Amino acid sequence: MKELLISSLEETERLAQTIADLLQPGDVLTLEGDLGAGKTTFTKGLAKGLGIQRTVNSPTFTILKQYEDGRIPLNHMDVYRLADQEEDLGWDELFYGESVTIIEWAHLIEDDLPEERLDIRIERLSDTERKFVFRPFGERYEKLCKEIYV
Ligand SMILES: Nc1ncnc2c1ncn2[C@@H]1O[C@H](COP(=O)(O)OP(=O)(O)OP(=O)(O)O)[C@@H](O)[C@H]1O
Repeated sequence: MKELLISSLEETERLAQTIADLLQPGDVLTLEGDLGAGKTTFTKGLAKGLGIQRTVNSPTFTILKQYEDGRIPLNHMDVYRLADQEEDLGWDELFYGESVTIIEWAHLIEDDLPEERLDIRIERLSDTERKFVFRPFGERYEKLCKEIYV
């Protein structure tokens, strides 16, 4: 596990861009945090770091948004409503593609997540301060985690 203290919005954006530089096709990140913690802000920074020009919004009403105009395509998932679905929608195949996948509310589908992934939790400490907690699963993500800095 790794923790980073962030003191401004700009620092969150910079952190996200640093992580984007480390990503490879097929990588999976999960993102947890209360309302207003900065999940969307972080994802926008990640997208920018991947070279995505399109505007990234929260996918709450669509479950999945795909952005294909960057260095690596990005799947942005919000599984909040997917957790209620009984049938298998085949969405887990996405993880093995050529994209980076970032999943919000991932704990709701914990059993279906890939074993190897990086879990990221954002905690709001004050108006501008955040704590980022990184939990890597698997060798690839342990290595990646060590290279993350602000
Ligand atoms: N260090 C920081 N990191 C991230 N956001 C920050 C920071 N400091 C201030 N903010 C502000 O906090 C808010 C975070 O909102 P954001 O929409 O990214 O959160 P969220 O976790 O996606 O919330 P929701 O679940 O409601 O979509 C923004 O208004 C942003 O400007």
